[in-house]
Amino acid sequence: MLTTSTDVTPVPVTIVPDSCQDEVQSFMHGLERRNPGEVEFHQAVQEFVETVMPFVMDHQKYRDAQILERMTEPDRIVIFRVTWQDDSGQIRANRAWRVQFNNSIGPYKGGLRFHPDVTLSVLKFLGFEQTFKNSLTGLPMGGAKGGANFNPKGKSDSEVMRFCQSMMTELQRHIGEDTDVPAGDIGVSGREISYLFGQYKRLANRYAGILTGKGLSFGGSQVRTEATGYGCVYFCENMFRHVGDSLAGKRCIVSGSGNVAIYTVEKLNHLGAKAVTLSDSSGFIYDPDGIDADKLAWVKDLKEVRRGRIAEYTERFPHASFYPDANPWGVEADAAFPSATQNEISLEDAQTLLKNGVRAVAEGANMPTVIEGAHAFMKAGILYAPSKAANAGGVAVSGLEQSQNALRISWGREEVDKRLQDIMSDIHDKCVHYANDGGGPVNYVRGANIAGFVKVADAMLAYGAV
Ligand SMILES: NC(=O)C1=CN([C@@H]2O[C@H](COP(=O)(O)OP(=O)(O)OC[C@H]3O[C@@H](n4cnc5c(N)ncnc54)[C@H](OP(=O)(O)O)[C@@H]3O)[C@@H](O)[C@H]2O)C=CC1
Ligand SMILES: O=C(O)CCC(=O)C(=O)O
Repeated sequence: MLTTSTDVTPVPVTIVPDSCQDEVQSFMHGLERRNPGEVEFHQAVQEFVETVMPFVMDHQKYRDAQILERMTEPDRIVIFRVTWQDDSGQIRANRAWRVQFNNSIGPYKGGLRFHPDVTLSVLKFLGFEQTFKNSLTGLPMGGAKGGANFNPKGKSDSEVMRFCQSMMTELQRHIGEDTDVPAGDIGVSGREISYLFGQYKRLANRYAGILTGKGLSFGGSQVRTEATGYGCVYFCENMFRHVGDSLAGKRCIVSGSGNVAIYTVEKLNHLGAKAVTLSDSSGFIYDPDGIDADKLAWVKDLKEVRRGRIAEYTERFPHASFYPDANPWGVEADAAFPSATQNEISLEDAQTLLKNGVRAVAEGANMPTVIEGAHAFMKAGILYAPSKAANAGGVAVSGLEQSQNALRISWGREEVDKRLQDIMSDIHDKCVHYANDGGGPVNYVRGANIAGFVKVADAMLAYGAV
């Protein structure tokens, strides 16, 4: 069941054509010099520039406008201290950021992450990717990301509330329904959004859609909780359909056990696939019988209510196994859904997945695959959906939440789910449109990057030198 082979023969697929190698290299040298030590940001830009540079080279208008140099510089970054008091009365201080990356096609939009590993580099990579992801949705949303190096794990509800209230006391100056609309991400779910929204309302004396992912009783949208996971599975189903197949009957491995992972498994079950793994930062569980709806209901309670560890799954379902300090990529599967965090698939993991015959990888997490791993997937010609396309369903439904707030109406569950399906299928088609330079398997990385780029670039060109 578990294998770790690395013996994979790549097929000859060009990632960067010879004619653009020098431009990519010199662009990356400049970016690394201007942003020293920001390795995650470098990685996100490199993955983008490798596929977009040939397109830019072919279009003089983008070259003349220095478009890539401008797009890789955030509009602004706000850095601030968040001081709060823990339950023992001790004063604690954290650092928080909001990276407002690009608002060419709409107000800034993107999540907030609370995790001890949050750095400026991580938030810049996320804000950069968000700009093109939001463009792909077809909705009027610019790109941003924010967060704090605060660890919500092990904190009481009161501590999390005090942290959120203190964070919003500063953040409220920088956001607004036509300016910047944050949402959740790792460590920020319904509980945190509620505390943040309550504090905004109190400070500003306004009831406005300045956050998405709100509770259904105070302006939230149906299906926002499920949207990223559902959207990722819809995108994967679109890729299978494009080659005359479907997810039905496929064996799937999923990492993470948070918001994205849980609703990925739920939608896989709806479509007749079988998810056999989940994980957290302590290790992964393997359930050969599949994580069906009843087991998933237990996982939701474990993670969303009791805030427990995934290892507890094997106490409740003893036929499953727990593998400590390991990830699920050695489990044989037809499709993989990385849904935890960045760089969770190493080159060796990618090679193991390929060796085991994986046919599709759909990235629920942001940038979960190291760049060499992404190259291996592209060269193997599998159905490989990069995060900015595959996980765009979350922000898409956030965009729909903004529309409902602006109109002061709320759509029913079926209506929102139908719109989500249409948006994911539209993103799929845009990727296919821009993907290929002459036959072969669809290169979804190239397709997503160029399709996301064109809309933002054309808006920037229209504004002139701003
Ligand atoms: N929520 C959303 O709508 C969207 C989320 N995403 C992306 O999806 C991914 C997951 O987000 P989400 O589900 O919301 O977050 P959650 O906080 O709900 O869950 C995160 C999960 O990933 C695990 N995890 C986090 N960091 C690590 C790590 N360093 N190593 C191993 N496991 C880790 C967590 O385990 P543990 O509890 O042990 O830390 C947890 O199981 C992120 O990359 C996020 O940016 C993308 C688009 C939208
Ligand atoms: O819903 C949103 O605004 C943001 C979602 C997000 O953070 C992401 O797409 O990575």
